[in-house]
Amino acid sequence: MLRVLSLSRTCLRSRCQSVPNQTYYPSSFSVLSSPYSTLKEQNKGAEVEQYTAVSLFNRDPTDPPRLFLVQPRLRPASFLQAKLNEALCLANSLEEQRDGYFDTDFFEKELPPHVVVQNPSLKSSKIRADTYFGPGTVETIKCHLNNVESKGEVDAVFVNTILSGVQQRNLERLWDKPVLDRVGLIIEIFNAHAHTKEAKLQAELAALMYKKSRLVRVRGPGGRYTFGGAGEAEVVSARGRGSGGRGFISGAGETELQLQRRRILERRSHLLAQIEEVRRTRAVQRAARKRRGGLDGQGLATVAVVGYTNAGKSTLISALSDSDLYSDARLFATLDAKLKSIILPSGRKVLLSDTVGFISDLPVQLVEAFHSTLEEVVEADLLVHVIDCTAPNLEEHRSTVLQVLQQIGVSEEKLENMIEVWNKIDYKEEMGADEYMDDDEDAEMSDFSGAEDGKTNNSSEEEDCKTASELLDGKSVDNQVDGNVDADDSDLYKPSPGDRQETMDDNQGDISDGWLLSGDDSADEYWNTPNEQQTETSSVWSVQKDSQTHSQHVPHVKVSALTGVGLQELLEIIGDRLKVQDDKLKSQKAVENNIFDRKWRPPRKEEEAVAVDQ
Ligand SMILES: Nc1nc2c(ncn2[C@@H]2O[C@H](COP(=O)(O)OP(=O)(O)OP(=O)(O)O)[C@@H](O)[C@H]2O)c(=O)[nH]1
Ligand SMILES: [Mg+2]
Repeated sequence: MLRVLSLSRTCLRSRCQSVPNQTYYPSSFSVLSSPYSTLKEQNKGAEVEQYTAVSLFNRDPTDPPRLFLVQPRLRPASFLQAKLNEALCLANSLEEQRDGYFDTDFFEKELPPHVVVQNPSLKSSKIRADTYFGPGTVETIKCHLNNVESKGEVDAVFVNTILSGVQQRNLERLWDKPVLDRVGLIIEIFNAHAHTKEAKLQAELAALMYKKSRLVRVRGPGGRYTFGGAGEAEVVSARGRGSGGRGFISGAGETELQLQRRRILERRSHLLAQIEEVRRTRAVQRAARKRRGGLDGQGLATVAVVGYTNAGKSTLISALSDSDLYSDARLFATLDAKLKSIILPSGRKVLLSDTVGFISDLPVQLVEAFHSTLEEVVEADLLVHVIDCTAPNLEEHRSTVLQVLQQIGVSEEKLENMIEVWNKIDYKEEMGADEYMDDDEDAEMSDFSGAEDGKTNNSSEEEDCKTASELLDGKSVDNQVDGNVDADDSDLYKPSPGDRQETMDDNQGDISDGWLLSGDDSADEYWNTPNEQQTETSSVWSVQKDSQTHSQHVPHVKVSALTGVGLQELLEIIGDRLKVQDDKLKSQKAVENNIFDRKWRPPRKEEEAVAVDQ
């Protein structure tokens, strides 16, 4: 049984409103600022360090890669639609600027070819440790892939879920294409969009840690152990284990896995040292800002604007501060913290801080890589949470942001005091909410949800492919042939109970220097474990269910960053909140002064007499 899930461009546009007038391209960026550049940059006469290539697959940085998107099915259909739109936006966001400009207008770009398939994580026992999807689904995807390939080249396959290293490797072998999972693609986008030194350092660190977690030793076609992205044969370097660099004399040598692991760890230490320097500079700058007084003698407060990626944070700050921050419909347009000053209606001067946006289903380690940028958020006096009210999965966006804020260490008090702003109300008024969801489609998907994996489909694989090829142009195909095809997967690594994957983090004197929240070993579990994903999916699903019934949260203010509606009200709320906070601080200080500054004095004569009488 084949079904077509239509994906309207209007629907996609609703998620990523583009307004060319608002787009600002800084003229100082050049191709040389690409993280893939091998040339040295000159900065104020001093030579700055070149950044090594961190692309996770071999791609041409000057040409946006063509990705084939595989979207695991989710329920209800409106949620699937929202996730599919996001995935398409992600796939189209992977592009580097040339001479400070993106070559293509985001909405002029063709939608990437995509296919919606059975999601094994919806059925607890169905996730395959070797290929994530069942053999039938893998074959069907291959079939669609071949079909698209015959029309024009596909550079890589993007599977919109979190895959383990083994799953990724096996799928790459079966599809004969590089495979990117959700985390991998987001890291690629970070690297493609990073311009400043800080952003580049953090993006490279994220890529490095991701690569480290992907270095999995698996059994190759000839029964030999292979490893690494290309699956090279195992080699031994001259450096002996624990030999202190004395080569063959005292050690058994270093396997390729250990060698790569050591190189990654060395590079990581180097990056961390540089990031630490950036953090220190930021801390000094923050302290200086705090000392500098505002117009009325109060400290210069910082208000951090946070939110899901593409919510309109940069556009809002630009509108409030009458400036031109870079904004774009591509996801993760902003990767650095930027400050803009504004004058509140009370006459008080405050700083607004723009920062990297958040996204759902991301491992905490990726957020951690951006810690130096996110410190601005943790240290801010007040938070403004911008929510794109046109997003059909608004509640998921909201809870994702809250989760990340908690993860990076924002205090409960600040979270309670946070101002919630619903942005893009102009769009909502213009289009109406039901444009985003197709009720018929929803019902159709619900009907389908009862289907058992591999039991519903009697059509042959060839038929599926033929029909799919007719439907694939700008549409996606949902198929359920899982289990019908006996794919030849005999050469795949099959984990057995006693056969543990050897990863880069296998404990061989690992160095944990606090980059990860809970040690390196847990990073792999977090990034790789299918069960983890399942829990995540179900929690997202329960959030989604909540949002289906009604939205429980009422915003403090509704605005349109584009038309300016609600901005004055927002400024007043910011002023009020800061004043309440200042008053609270003042009274706290007064109490403290009262306690600590009271000098000891000897009791008066009368008091002594009373005490003696008693
Ligand atoms: N219709 C409408 N579109 C908006 C509004 N605010 C922002 N946009 C559009 O939404 C898209 C994303 O805006 P940005 O300001 O880059 O969003 P962001 O939250 O900074 O995104 P990242 O930096 O990628 O996390 C742009 O195409 C904006 O033009 C609004 O109030 N109404
Ligand atoms: Mg931005």
